[in-house]
Amino acid sequence: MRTPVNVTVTGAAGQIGYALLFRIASGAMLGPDTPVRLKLLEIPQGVKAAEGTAMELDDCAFPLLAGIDIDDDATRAFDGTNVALLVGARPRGPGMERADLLEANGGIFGPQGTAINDGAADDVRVLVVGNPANTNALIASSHAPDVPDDRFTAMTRLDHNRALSQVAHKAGVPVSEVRRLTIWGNHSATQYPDLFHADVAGSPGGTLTADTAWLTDDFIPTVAKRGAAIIDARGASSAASAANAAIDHVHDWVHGTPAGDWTSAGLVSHGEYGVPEGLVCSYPVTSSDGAWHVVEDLELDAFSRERIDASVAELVAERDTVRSLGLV
Ligand SMILES: NC(=O)c1ccc[n+]([C@@H]2O[C@H](COP(=O)([O-])OP(=O)(O)OC[C@H]3O[C@@H](n4cnc5c(N)ncnc54)[C@H](O)[C@@H]3O)[C@@H](O)[C@H]2O)c1
Ligand SMILES: O=C(O)C[C@H](O)C(=O)O
Repeated sequence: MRTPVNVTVTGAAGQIGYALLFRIASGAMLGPDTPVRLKLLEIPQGVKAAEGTAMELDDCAFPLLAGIDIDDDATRAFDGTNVALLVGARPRGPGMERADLLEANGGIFGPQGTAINDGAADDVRVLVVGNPANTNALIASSHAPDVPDDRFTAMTRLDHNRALSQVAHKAGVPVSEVRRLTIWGNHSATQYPDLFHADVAGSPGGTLTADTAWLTDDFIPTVAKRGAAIIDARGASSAASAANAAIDHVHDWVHGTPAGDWTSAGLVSHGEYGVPEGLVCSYPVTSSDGAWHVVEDLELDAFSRERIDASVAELVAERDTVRSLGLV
């Protein structure tokens, strides 16, 4: 039996946690040959519910589940961790924008970044799911100076998957035939789902973009505002689809993306596509040898550039806000 991989999940007793933990333990994230030890972090009020979830995990008798630790202390929860899923945060309620959450959630991600810096394994990979995910990842990364910044990522895979489905519905093809979509920018309503470089069942995505009314009035806003639509419909933010996207993100980070395709992830910018360095921005990305790589040299027309710039401007504003609050 291989040495178990330590996977820390914060907010383990929450909605996403409940949809996520069983799939991690089943091998869906790291593969059928990789045992996992789950390290669950909750606030004190959430520990009892996390214990209940741990009882259920036990009751599944997952062959790959090597153990479960539950803690309300970040230092212990991130000690030796290889994969850290930072889910725990306050979810957005009806009528709230992510910007409202900056102050509420910013204070969580600094101390967690410090704990990762001080105690995580050398190969740690961090995925921030809790909103506002991009800026929370920026805060965590800025508190972890000893961890390479390419290990801190923010989740835009849910937006990517939403876009795949919308395009598949429009084109009447299976989602498996939609490739090379991109989510640019922030995981927020300003994000830009780009299908100009996509391949849709062998045809260029540009064929669909010719229907400009669909592109601007349907596709882009449907994807960008899907989180709010789910909240309106369910009365709670998306959970199973978010957990699924987190599984996809880490799976591809570890195992690689398929040849000829790419996905989307929020990475610390090193200036690619003119995005200011240090912002955590969603890009088209491939994964190989356990690392993300931004797909470079895509041509962007004025339509795309304007939308990317608007989302990046929001990231700049969020960064400036958390700077002014002393959170980075
Ligand atoms: N990036 C994305 O695509 C995406 C998608 C869906 C939801 N989200 C975000 O994910 C987050 C979690 O959503 P949810 O539906 O699971 O919320 P939830 O309220 O059901 O669960 C959050 C859990 O986090 C815990 N928590 C709070 N502060 C914590 C801390 N400091 N340490 C550890 N645990 C802590 C809470 O006790 C709670 O159990 C929210 O911020 C939500 O907006 C992001
Ligand atoms: O939109 C939200 O606040 C929840 C989440 O980020 C989502 O995209 O579903």
